[in-house]
Amino acid sequence: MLSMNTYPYLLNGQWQESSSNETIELVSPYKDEVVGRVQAMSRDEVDEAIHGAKRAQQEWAALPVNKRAELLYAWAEKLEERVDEIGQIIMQEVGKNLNDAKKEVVRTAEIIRYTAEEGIRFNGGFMQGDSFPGGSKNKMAIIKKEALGVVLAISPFNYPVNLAAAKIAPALVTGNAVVFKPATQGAISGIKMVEALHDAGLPKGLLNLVTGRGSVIGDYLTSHPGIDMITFTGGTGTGQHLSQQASMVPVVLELGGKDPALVLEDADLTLAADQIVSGAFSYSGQRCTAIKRVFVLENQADELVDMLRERVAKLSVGSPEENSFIVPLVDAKTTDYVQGLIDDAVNKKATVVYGNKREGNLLHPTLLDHVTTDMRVAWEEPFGPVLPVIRVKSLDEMITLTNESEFGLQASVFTQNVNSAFTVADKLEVGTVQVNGRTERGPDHFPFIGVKQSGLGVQGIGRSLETMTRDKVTVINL
Ligand SMILES: NC(=O)C1=CN([C@@H]2O[C@H](COP(=O)(O)OP(=O)(O)OC[C@H]3O[C@@H](n4cnc5c(N)ncnc54)[C@H](OP(=O)(O)O)[C@@H]3O)[C@@H](O)[C@H]2O)C=CC1
Ligand SMILES: O=C(O)[C@H](O)COP(=O)(O)O
Repeated sequence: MLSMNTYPYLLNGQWQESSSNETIELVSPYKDEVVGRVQAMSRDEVDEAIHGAKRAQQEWAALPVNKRAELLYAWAEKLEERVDEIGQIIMQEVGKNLNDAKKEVVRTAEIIRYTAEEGIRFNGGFMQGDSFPGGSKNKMAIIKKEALGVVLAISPFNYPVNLAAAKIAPALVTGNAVVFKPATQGAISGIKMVEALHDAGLPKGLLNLVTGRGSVIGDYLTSHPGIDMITFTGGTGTGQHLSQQASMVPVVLELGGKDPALVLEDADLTLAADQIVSGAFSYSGQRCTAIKRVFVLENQADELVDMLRERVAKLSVGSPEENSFIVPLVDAKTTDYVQGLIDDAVNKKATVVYGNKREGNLLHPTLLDHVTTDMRVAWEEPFGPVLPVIRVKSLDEMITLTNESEFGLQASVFTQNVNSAFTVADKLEVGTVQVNGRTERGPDHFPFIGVKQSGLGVQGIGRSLETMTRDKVTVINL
């Protein structure tokens, strides 16, 4: 660490200051304090980060996979040793409550270890020619899995350690090198995570860390000819733009969502209310997988809304240092945006059942009833603690409204009838349907996928290993 909480970037094994002499100041979301500064890297430095990674990659890929896995095991151990320290940094930098911030670090170590284990067992295949008409047993294909080269990993602010490592670990174990660009608000947490990897014995250049505003260096990175694959998590607008910049390289995008909860007539309402409130309001709704709207039949709506209000009223509101459930949002711009969605709904005659109170970046949990489809909050992603309830006439209407969204990340279906669960799940245009549970990414070895404007490609430990490799086929003609 440099003086005055100014953090360096990592280039070819050395922690360095940028020759741009420019730094970016990061302000805490919940107190009027500078958390630290990160380097605004120049284009020349970005070039060197990519070239250095390219140089390191071949030697790394040539190592036995069990040796590559050793680095991941050591990294997981180093992270676990620093749970308290990194947890504190995540809390200060992105305002996640301390317990959840520490859990994020522990979960990250678990992901890294599981990825190492899967990586060791990850293999190609073998095919024999005679399965195809006219083919011969004497023609055989050996299919090996090869690394793609240099993977560009770009992560968002809300899981600054976990979502970054979920990209870096599969890339490394499969023999790729990585250029890692953390979200600027979240970069210090990312730097600390990379420090742990460096301490674990990261070979020089195998992962280079790039800091700087995405709006300044993002396009340069994503269109750089030295990048062989891009794995990105962030907003839909950024992801759409990125996919136009990148050319002829595989791109995996995990983007925004508008996950609905569909409460069917035979739902266990207590279970539904518990899961909906936890799903909608954890980390103040700053999760791509948060439940962002509820569909309920008119004849059950009063009962469900009462149950939701009772639970929302019990959520603790305040500082992440006190482990509050509802914490200040990441910045004023986001808070203004979420407040704008609430104001629009209220102006169009939605009922405020609870909340709609703001203190700086702290928005109290807000439950809106009688939300209608002409209101922005019925369709737009808030990334904040607001939950709209939309009263509908039929199950078909729930399905139609789900599918009319531009997003397709996840959906929750609450029902006690297994046949209804499967029938409805099959009709929903989303990556994952959770039956009788809140929408969420984990467990982290499950495939994680967004369709429509929610993403492209699949993550999840096993799937990421597939995505970050290509088949190399050697055919033997006996
Ligand atoms: N589906 C999923 O798995 C998840 C989706 N999200 C989505 O992410 C959003 C919130 O995260 P947030 O961090 O605000 O998202 P952003 O899209 O603002 O930023 C994500 C990352 O992209 C970078 N970036 C910005 N501009 C460019 C560019 N032109 N080229 C390349 N990279 C760029 C950012 O850098 P910088 O910070 O420097 O601007 C950051 O590292 C929400 O919409 C949420 O739904 C979040 C988590 C999970
Ligand atoms: O960034 C996000 O929002 C995460 O991918 C959600 O993860 P979670 O569902 O495990 O909170």
